[in-house]
Amino acid sequence: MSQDHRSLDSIDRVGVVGAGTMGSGIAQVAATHGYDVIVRDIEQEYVENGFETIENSLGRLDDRDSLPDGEDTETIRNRIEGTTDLADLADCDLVVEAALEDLDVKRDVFADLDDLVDDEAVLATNTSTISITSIAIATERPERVVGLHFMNPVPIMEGVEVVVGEKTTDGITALAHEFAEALEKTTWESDDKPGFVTNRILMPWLNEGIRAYDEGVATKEDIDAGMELGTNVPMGPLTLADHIGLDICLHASETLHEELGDRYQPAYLLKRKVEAGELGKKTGKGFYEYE
Ligand SMILES: NC(=O)c1ccc[n+]([C@@H]2O[C@H](COP(=O)([O-])OP(=O)(O)OC[C@H]3O[C@@H](n4cnc5c(N)ncnc54)[C@H](O)[C@@H]3O)[C@@H](O)[C@H]2O)c1
Repeated sequence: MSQDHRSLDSIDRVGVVGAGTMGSGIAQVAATHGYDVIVRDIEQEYVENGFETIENSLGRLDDRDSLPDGEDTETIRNRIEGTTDLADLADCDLVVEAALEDLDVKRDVFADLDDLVDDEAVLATNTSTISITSIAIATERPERVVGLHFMNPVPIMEGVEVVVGEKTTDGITALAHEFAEALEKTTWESDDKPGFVTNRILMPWLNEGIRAYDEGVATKEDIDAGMELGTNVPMGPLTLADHIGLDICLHASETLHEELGDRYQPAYLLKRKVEAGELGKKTGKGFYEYE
């Protein structure tokens, strides 16, 4: 076994940084598969919101008999601790960072984690669009930093994109796949290029759907129907953008635009909607209205 390869068996305790949409989902799925998990957010209120999300999600899965055999909501919930102190993650074997999509925030988190955790520990980021290498250079172990890009909602979506930074070793990449598979996810791998596989292709598709609507090609319902019925995707671009959050779509598009040029320019209407505070499902209004 190469020196960089910490085996899956040596991962018992998983740290998650950020208890928002993604962090709470990652914590839940890791705990569901037997890991001891500690989740850190910056305010106790955010930690508590994360637990509320986890409890609601576990309750829904239990109602549908979708928890693994022999597991119950309370046992899973009790595997997860919350904290506002990053130092409490010191004894984690693997940490997944799911804080804000901001390079400076992520670099600070990684530099702090690098000081705290064991030299052998693996540091993963759930970033959607930021370079793994740019984050990894904030540490003295860039070879042990990898992208573990879970999809939203984490407990439901099967896929995880493993993103390989410039310095990530083969052993750590293999371990990232194994860890995701231990959570019953299916992985694919991307090089550390802007947007990886998913957002590189998804963001222009969403923006084109928004532009087609803005230019009067069809009604929003017909644009969605055309893509759903015509190409067999489960959600058309306007519905999906509302689900993701229009602010998140805009932020991702702007990052890709900066890195990849004009073909990634965000749609005007996407910018206007975000300025107007119509961010999609989470605010009750985006392209569609929600109860
Ligand atoms: N939402 C999605 O659809 C989605 C999908 C894939 C990947 N991602 C990525 O996952 C990451 C998190 O996204 P999200 O949607 O969960 O965001 P979110 O806003 O729901 O949650 C982020 C959380 O991080 C916390 N936070 C901020 N700074 C922190 C710090 N220094 N330490 C600990 N916590 C901190 C915030 O308080 C917040 O609770 C981002 O990098 C995002 O690009 C999001």
